[in-house]
Amino acid sequence: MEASQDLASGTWPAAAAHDTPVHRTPPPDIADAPDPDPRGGTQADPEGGAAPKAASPTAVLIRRTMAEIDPVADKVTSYFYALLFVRHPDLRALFPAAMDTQRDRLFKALLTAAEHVDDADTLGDYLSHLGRGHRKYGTRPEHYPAVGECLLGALARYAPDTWNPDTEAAWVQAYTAISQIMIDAAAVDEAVSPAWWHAEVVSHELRTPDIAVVTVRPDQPYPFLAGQYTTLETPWWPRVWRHYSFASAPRSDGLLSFHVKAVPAGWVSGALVHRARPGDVIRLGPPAGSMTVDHTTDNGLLCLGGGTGIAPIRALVEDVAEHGRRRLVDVFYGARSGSDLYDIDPLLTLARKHPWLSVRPVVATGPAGGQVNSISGQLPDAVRQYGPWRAYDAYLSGPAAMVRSGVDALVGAGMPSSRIRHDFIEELVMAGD
Ligand SMILES: NC(=O)C1=CN([C@@H]2O[C@H](COP(=O)(O)OP(=O)(O)OC[C@H]3O[C@@H](n4cnc5c(N)ncnc54)[C@H](O)[C@@H]3O)[C@@H](O)[C@H]2O)C=CC1
Repeated sequence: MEASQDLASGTWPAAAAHDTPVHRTPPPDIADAPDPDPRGGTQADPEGGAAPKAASPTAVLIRRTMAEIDPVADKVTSYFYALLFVRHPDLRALFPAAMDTQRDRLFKALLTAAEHVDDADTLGDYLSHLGRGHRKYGTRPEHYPAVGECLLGALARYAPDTWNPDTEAAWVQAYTAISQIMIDAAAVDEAVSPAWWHAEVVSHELRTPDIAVVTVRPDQPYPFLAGQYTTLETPWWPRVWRHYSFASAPRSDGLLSFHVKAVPAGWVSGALVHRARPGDVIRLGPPAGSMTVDHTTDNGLLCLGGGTGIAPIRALVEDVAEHGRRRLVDVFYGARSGSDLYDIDPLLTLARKHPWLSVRPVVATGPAGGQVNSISGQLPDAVRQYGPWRAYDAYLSGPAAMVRSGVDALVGAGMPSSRIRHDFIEELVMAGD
């Protein structure tokens, strides 16, 4: 079991703090799983309020433990990993050398899953995805009992007031169910898909001093959809996986491209931008995400891409072009300055070729570098000035704060939240480092 970006999806409750219900593409590891948290649900209750289902006795006991450990969450996490690595030193090798901010993700995810023990359907989707995603870390069925034992050990120590045989039984029941779903899903997936792909860097193009377009060739076919993303591990930071969106629709030559910005103290992004060269081999996890084009409708696509968030937007535009349907696509490409519009030329070339496509650079400060059609200011404000967007679906990609304010602007402008798509906010906060 890995302190993984997969179980990182234990950010459920935090993500739910975004109180505008939208079509949120979950992070890799909960892709396609509905939001289990009633506070953040994507499904509005049309009747305006069926009574909530009473929690099961197991769930009640679990929530009591959770309430007790909440004020000492950091200590519980540290103790859990200390127990795990002392009792099962062989598992240490499945985790990154430096656990950094990923450290508490596994633990959080387990707690979050347990908290939703009553919501079998949602939990099933979520955990199946986690189980599949864990294959790339080398997780084996025999690792699960070790993790469960340390989970209970940490809880027993830090929740002394609520810990008793009934509480322990509740946690055992929840953890057994959780781990079984993950193990089963991994086993089913093993028959049909690799745990990871090796991919050789075939080109590395520095577009600005800190942004590179990295193109790789997977060692075997890599099926994915435009708008999706993957997890990626470099040879320089073993077992440290980061999320990157595919920057093009699937190509006939099978190559995959990523736009990478080296962020301060970003291990993986720094290595990909400043160190990676053709011939280097990285690893890719499976594709994930549902920020994909719905080809069953003729709705236009309103696309907001900020910074390297333009990458999946490029992929969506290519996807629409390949499908040959004349749907309107309006791209607003946000950057802090004109010189940050590193991908504007290919987009403008596409716009010249396709009359259904409009591309507008939106530059926050300074001149737009001679770009025609450019707008000054922030993306959300720019989008408010145009429209109406009644016959459009919206796709947002970029910094978490931009996605948040973009969603607010669109909802404020009357776009139904069910037609707004973006990746998972909490994951965006973590992404790209
Ligand atoms: N699927 C996705 O959603 C993807 C997200 N990303 C994320 O996008 C980000 C890109 O970073 P950079 O290139 O450094 O972008 P950046 O920081 O240069 O900003 C890009 C655009 O977002 C706008 N922006 C930033 N903060 C804003 C706010 N609070 N409100 C409104 N607009 C705001 C900027 O004005 C600019 O137009 C990274 O965090 C990366 O993880 C990248 C690729 C895909």
